[in-house]
Amino acid sequence: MITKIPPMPQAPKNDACKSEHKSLVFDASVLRHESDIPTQFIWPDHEKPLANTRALDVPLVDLGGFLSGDPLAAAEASRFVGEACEKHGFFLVVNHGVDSGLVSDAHRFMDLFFELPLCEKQKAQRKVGEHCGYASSFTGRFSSKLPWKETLSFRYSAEESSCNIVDEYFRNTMGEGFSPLGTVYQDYCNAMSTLSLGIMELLGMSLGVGRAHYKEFFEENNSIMRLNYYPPCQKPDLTLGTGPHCDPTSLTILHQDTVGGLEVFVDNEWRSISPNLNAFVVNIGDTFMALSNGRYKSCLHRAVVNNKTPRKSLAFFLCPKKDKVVSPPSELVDTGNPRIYPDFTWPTLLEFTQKHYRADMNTLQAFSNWLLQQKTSEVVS
Ligand SMILES: C=C1C[C@]23C[C@H]1CC[C@H]2[C@]1(C)CCC[C@@](C)(C(=O)O)[C@H]1[C@@H]3C(=O)O
Ligand SMILES: O=C(O)CCC(=O)C(=O)O
Ligand SMILES: [Fe+2]
Repeated sequence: MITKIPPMPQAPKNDACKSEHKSLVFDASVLRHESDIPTQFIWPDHEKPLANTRALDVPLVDLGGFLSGDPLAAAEASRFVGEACEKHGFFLVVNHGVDSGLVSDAHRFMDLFFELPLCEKQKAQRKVGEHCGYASSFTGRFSSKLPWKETLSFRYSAEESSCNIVDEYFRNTMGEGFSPLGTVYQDYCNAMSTLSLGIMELLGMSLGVGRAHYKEFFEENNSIMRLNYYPPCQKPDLTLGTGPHCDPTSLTILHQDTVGGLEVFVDNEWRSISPNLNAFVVNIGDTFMALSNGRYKSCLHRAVVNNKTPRKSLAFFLCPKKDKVVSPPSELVDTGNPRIYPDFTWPTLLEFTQKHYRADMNTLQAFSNWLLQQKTSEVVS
């Protein structure tokens, strides 16, 4: 694997940086019936899913009043968001203004895409070191603890000059016949970007830095949309759909179907997030943790699978424009609260997760250490 960044002074703690692995092809239509699970998909005992995980009572933040311009409702919503982010970094939003028909179309087209024959899906095959495209369990990328899932990830840009980027992705990658999917996911991502900017206003208010600060920072976001498809697994107690991690991105807006499987790690215990089709699950990512100087925590979470039915989730990962420097506002840095993370840009962290380090619960610390070592080795060389 060719890396543009000089080799890391020390080998990363996980298997992401090894050259891409030549290994089995994960065909969900076959493996979903397999009771003899390949060892690459079996997780260590301390990470295996647990039976009857308790549901977490997650605050439901009603955005209706805020979105209609009611200042009192805005203040109340920002308080709820702030409390959730101080506690575990997860909250649910309802009356969010996203059309329910658009959400159900987005789910319906996920079924259409992931039920295609593997050779069709592979027209969008993710390339080595790239974050976009179709990937199945990341065979070829990791050598162990493979996730029991297929994903399709693509770029979204809120910049005026890229207003058809999603539309064009589907047509150029899958052919003109897929333009209905391009239209739906373009509209879906536009709605996610608008919702994200509203949530950024609430986060700015709750941190006392003003409703405009983070909203303006993400105005022209260059984000990632990911479709997660979790086939049934005959041994769901041995595997994980998505392993334990914090999202390296800034904010995640996730819509899960009615199957259930999202779990968050709160008060030293895995807790399930019950499905709610009228709600989006929102969580802080590593990049926003850095933007808040550690005031709000990026939350550890994972996804479990089941032996009966496929599970789907739509994950919109808000990311700043490539030249934006990730640095907390001065209001959040003082003698009592010194800087925790170095300045960085999102493309550098993204490349770190795609070429050097498999995102887990320590990504931002590993990245910070690596950045500081890079700077040291540049000074020395
Ligand atoms: C920037 C990203 C990397 C991942 C997709 C987005 C945000 C979440 C990251 C991920 C889901 C965290 C768990 C590990 C991972 C490899 C996965 O299971 O998909 C991560 C994604 C990725 O690197 O492709
Ligand atoms: O599918 C889910 O519920 C969670 C997926 C997730 O955490 C991710 O894609 O980052
Ligand atoms: Fe995640």
